[in-house]
This record gives sequence, structure tokens and C-alpha cells, in this order.
Amino acid sequence: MDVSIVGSGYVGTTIAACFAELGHTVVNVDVDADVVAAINDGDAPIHEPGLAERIDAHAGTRLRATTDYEAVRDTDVTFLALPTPAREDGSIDTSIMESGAASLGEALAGADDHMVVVKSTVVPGTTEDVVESALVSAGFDDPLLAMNPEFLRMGSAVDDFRHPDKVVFGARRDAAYDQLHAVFEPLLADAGDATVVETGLREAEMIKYANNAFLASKVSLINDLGNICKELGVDAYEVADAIAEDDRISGRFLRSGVGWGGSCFPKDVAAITAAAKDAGYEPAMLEAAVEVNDRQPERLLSLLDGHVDVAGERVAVLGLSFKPGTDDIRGTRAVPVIDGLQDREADVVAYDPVAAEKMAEQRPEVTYADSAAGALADAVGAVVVTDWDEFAALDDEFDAMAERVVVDGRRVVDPQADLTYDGLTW
Ligand SMILES: NC(=O)C1=CN([C@@H]2O[C@H](COP(=O)(O)OP(=O)(O)OC[C@H]3O[C@@H](n4cnc5c(N)ncnc54)[C@H](O)[C@@H]3O)[C@@H](O)[C@H]2O)C=CC1
Ligand SMILES: O=C(O)[C@H]1O[C@H](OP(=O)(O)OP(=O)(O)OC[C@H]2O[C@@H](n3ccc(=O)[nH]c3=O)[C@H](O)[C@@H]2O)[C@H](O)[C@@H](O)[C@@H]1O
Repeated sequence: MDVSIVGSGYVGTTIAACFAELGHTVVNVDVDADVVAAINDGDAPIHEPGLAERIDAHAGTRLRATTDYEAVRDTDVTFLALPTPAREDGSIDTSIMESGAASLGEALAGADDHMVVVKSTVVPGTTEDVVESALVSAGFDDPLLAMNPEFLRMGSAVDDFRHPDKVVFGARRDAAYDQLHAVFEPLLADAGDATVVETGLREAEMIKYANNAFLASKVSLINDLGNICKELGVDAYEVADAIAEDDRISGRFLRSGVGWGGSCFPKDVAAITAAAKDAGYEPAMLEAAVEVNDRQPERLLSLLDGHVDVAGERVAVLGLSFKPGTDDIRGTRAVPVIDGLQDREADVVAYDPVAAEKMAEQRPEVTYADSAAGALADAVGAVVVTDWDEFAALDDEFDAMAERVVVDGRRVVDPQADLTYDGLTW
């Protein structure tokens, strides 16, 4: 099939490369000329394992990119993978979706049998009220509309997209379900036992928020329980390992620590909370999940306070990205940790294997070391924010600290002899 994808970020580029690999002919449309040039040159505009190889293999044959929306006319289906950021009050900002849909509608004016699939995360009602309205106003009178939320994670985007647990098809007409099945047929044939969920547009929109809100709340619940464990002298990780044996609970997303971040959990929990409140409902559980998450960095620093007075002293922050395997610092817990250390007048020295450059753009006043050893040297304490594997191998590096104090927010450091080691929830 001929597939077009509007927006070539994490989601748009990943699905474009994978659909090309699966045999579709794909065109990416993006307003960013650098992104378009990268794809046409066979390079990945973002870093994701397995992506560069796929773009390199298919660019110029089954995959191309353009800034020209007219390219969608030669395709059967268009996915909208545009950003849906949060406004100041947390509610969803659909302005990029609206302008993208308007450009698409102009390009498709008068077209027949073209399906438009919303891939972006949008609150219930957006596909019809914002996207369909913009398409129709721009001249594309009869779009075959669908909503197909994406569940891939950063750092494993290609693998997640190629091997989903489920794919969700939201639509109003049988023709749209049929077309979605045709697009996904090669992926489903290869994906094993993925469940296909056929549902309505609004349900598909909500499934994405429910998924992210559930996972974020699950982490907050284990953090809440972990905080109780800490106060009662109990090891939360032993508790988590045991409850994980109950397959109604499962062990995934059960690692307690300094909390969740990223470009989606914070944004999506805020957006669905705002939508709920707008509709007159107070989502108490989700608000509590955010509150617990907001408290964890300060709890980490309170533990450090119990061991050492950091005022005027050097303190190492190990890990800056919101999770290992990425240089993304959006929503990272490192920011409130750095803020809290600066409030205590500590001299912050940070290290991250890949994310320091991005953090330095935002926080130039922080000192950045080029190794964990460099950050630890002469520090009176260290806090661990991201569970990078390399922190598990730290050993002699602690010898150069002024005081060997480590407060671990991710249970990654090996608590060796002579180290004053404290864990956030154990
Ligand atoms: N990043 C992730 O891991 C996941 C993101 N999502 C959702 O997918 C959507 C897209 O997210 P990302 O791919 O992360 O965004 P992104 O920010 O990485 O990429 C968006 C792309 O859209 C382009 N763009 C902006 N305005 C445009 C326009 N008017 N026309 C054409 N292109 C335009 C930008 O230049 C950029 O390349 C969001 O709703 C997000 O919540 C869903 C699942 C996973
Ligand atoms: O909507 C999205 O963009 C995506 O958001 C998350 O993916 P991602 O943000 O890439 O990262 P996760 O692996 O889910 O981690 C999110 C945060 O939770 C934290 N986390 C995760 C698991 C855990 O047990 N404990 C924990 O603190 C991580 O450190 C990280 O800060 C979801 O997992 C994806 O399914 C979804 O598609």
C-alpha cells in the first residue's frame, strides 16, 4: 500500500521505517527540512536502536520524505503523528494537530477513499472535533476517519512497534476497519499474538490515556508503598518481587524510586486530568499519582540531609535522562533534584553518559563531569537519578569522594563495604 505519515518525530519516523520494511511504500511529510533531508539521505533524524539501519535500507526505494503536503495525494492512507503538547494549565494543545489537518485537507481536497488516521495522543473528541473539522473546512469533504493510538517506548521504539501486545483500531465505519487491517496485515502477520481491538474513535483516544495513566499510577503506587516500607524498615524491592508473582499484579513497572518522567507520562496524565475536570469530574487517583511523583525527589534529598550537610559542598548527581537508553531529559527527575540541591546551596556536579549536553543547554550553571568518577571526585555525597547500567559497576570510583555517601534513587549502585549507602525505598 501507499502510506503517508505527517510528522517525522519519534513516532512518525519509527512507523515510517517499519512500514517500509514491511513492504509498504511510505512518504514522510514534515515541516522541518533538516528532518526531511536526513531521511532522504538514509539517516535517522532521531536516535532509536534499529532505526538507522531500516532508514538506510529503504530510503530512496520504499521510503522518502518531503516538506510538500501534496505528496499525500498519491497515497491511500495518511497517519497524523504530530505533537500534542500541554498548555500551561496541563490541558492538551491541539493547535499543531489543527494546522496539520488543515494542510492535509487542502492537499486532499476532492479526494475519494482516502483514510486519515490519528496516531497522536489526543483527548476523546479531538479526532472528530478538531481533525475532522479541519479536514472538512479545508475542502476534504468525506474523510474515512480512524484513530490508532501508539504504545511504543523511547529506547525500544522499533521493537515495540514491530511487536505490540495490542493494536487499537478506532473508527466509525466498517470500511475504516477494513482499511486498517490492510495496512497492519504485514505487521500482524509477523507480530505473533498481538490482540486487535476494534472500537470507536473516542474509545481509542481514551485507551491511550488509560494505558499511560495506569502505568504512571502503578509506579506511583509502588513508590507510595516503597515510602511506607522505608519508614517501617522494610525492603520494598523484596516486597515488590513477591507481589509480582501474583499475575494480576505483574512485575512490570514495579520498580520504586525517584519517580516517572519523560515526554508522555507527565503530559498525558495532566491532559486527561484537565479533560476530566473540564467535564466536571475530579480524578482523585491521578492527582494523587502526580503528588506522590512530585514528592520523591525531595524525599531523596532528605535522606542525603540525614548523612551530610551539603551547603557549600560538592554533590554528584548521577544520571540526567528520564530513563536509561536515551538522552531525553523532558520531565526528568534530575531537574527537581538539581533544584533541591541548589536550594541547599550545594555545588552540583552532574554526570550522564549521553544527556549532559542537553541538560547543559538548560542548566549551564551546573558543572558537568565526563565520567561518573569525575563527578564523584571530592564530593561529600552522590545521588543516583537514572538507572544506567554503568552505575552498577562503580567501585574504586567512590574512593575519591570527600565523604563516601551515596543515596540511590533507582537501586542500581552496589552497596559495598565502607560506603554509607541509603536507598530511597529500601
Ligand atoms: N515519543 C513517544 O515515545 C510517543 C509519542 N506519542 C504521541 O505521538 C505524538 C507525536 O509525538 P512524537 O513523535 O514524540 O513528536 P516529535 O516532537 O518527536 O515529532 C513531531 C514532528 O512533527 C513535525 N511537525 C510539527 N508541526 C508539523 C506540521 N504542521 N506539519 C508536519 N510536520 C510537523 C516536527 O517537525 C517533528 O518532526 C504525540 O501526540 C505523542 O504524545 C505516542 C506514543 C509514544
Ligand atoms: O506515550 C508515550 O510516549 C509512551 O510513554 C511511556 O514510554 P516512555 O515514556 O518512553 O518510558 P517508560 O519506559 O514507560 O518510562 C517512563 C518513566 O517511568 C519510570 N519508571 C518505569 C518503570 C518502573 O518500574 N519504574 C519507573 O520509575 C521510568 O524511569 C521513566 O521515568 C509508555 O511506557 C509507552 O507505552 C507510551 O507509548
